[in-house]
Amino acid sequence: MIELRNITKKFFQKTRAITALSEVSLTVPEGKIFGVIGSSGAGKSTLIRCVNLLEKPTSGEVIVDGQNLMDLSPKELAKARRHIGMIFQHFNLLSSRTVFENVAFSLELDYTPKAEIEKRVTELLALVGLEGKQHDYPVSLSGGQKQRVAIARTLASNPKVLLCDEATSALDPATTKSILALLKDINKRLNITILLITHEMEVVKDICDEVAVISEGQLIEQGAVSEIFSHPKTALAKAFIASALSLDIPSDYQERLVAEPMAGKRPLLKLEFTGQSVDDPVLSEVARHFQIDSNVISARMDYAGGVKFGVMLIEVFGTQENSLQAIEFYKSKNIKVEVIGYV
Ligand SMILES: Nc1ncnc2c1ncn2[C@@H]1O[C@H](COP(=O)(O)OP(=O)(O)OP(=O)(O)O)[C@@H](O)[C@H]1O
Repeated sequence: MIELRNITKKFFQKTRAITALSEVSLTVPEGKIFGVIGSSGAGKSTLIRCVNLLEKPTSGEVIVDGQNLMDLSPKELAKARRHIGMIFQHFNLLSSRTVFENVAFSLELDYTPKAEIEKRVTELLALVGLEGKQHDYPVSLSGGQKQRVAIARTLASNPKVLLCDEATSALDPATTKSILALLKDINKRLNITILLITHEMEVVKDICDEVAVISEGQLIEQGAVSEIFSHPKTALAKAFIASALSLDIPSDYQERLVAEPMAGKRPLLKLEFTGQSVDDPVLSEVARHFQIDSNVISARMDYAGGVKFGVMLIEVFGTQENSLQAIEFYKSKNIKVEVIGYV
């Protein structure tokens, strides 16, 4: 549905040229959710803006739904852009228009009959969970509600593709989850292909099928989310994954933590489950085989691309010998084990 071929984008300032994108190629199959993740300044915004030619690439080809956008006349491009929706970090709603009027905007420009606008906007507001809000102005809405309006507005023109430019970056974690769930629902229900950019691996983990990692204007790694999570190749991909799976040691454990074994203290283990880890009930197996009891201090287990990932902090009760055997057992199940210290 989206194909970028060897996209290079240079910005020319007085005395110098900045290469924001360098020979970027990617393919987003129809109906998939593709994430591009990168740090600040990596080129994410430039990349997503090249897909609808808000930014014209210096060289390369942009093909959306079989059309090479670079070859189109301004009129043809305007028509093609109707089928490429976009939502933004700061929502970009019209503050002087109500929720209804914001969503109706593109339909009005199209001279859609009033009764049809009424029906369509009502349907769209129901789809994004904003029934009853049609007469409100953006100023009275929460961030999550504003993004829902923006999503309804872009769906009004029946896009085949939705571009999401850091769409959840301004939202709190719970609202982020609900907007991501809405995007996934739209993707499945309406078969809309989604390309999103983000600096958070959580977003990729939650809804993407495929991911590309961008650094200094280049795609340094790309593949299925399950593949990248289980076999990350570059240090940057590993760092993004670690950030999505990070776990803090609770402060009272932190205070009691010592580096070396000591009488009366028990090992504190961090278990990291990756895509390669065996999906067995390992804690109870360890308890049975090695007479080890485990106290789960905190855990963060999740699925990405259909594979279980996560991290768990456990306090281990047992003899030193049995504890070492348990560690070897975890490793044999492809679970990464780190002895954080002793508590
Ligand atoms: N209009 C412009 N003129 C000059 N340089 C630009 C322009 N737009 C972007 N750049 C430069 O291109 C590079 C990539 O910027 P871009 O905004 O695409 O990165 P980003 O990954 O989206 O970063 P952020 O997450 O901070 O928005 C940066 O070095 C930026 O300074």
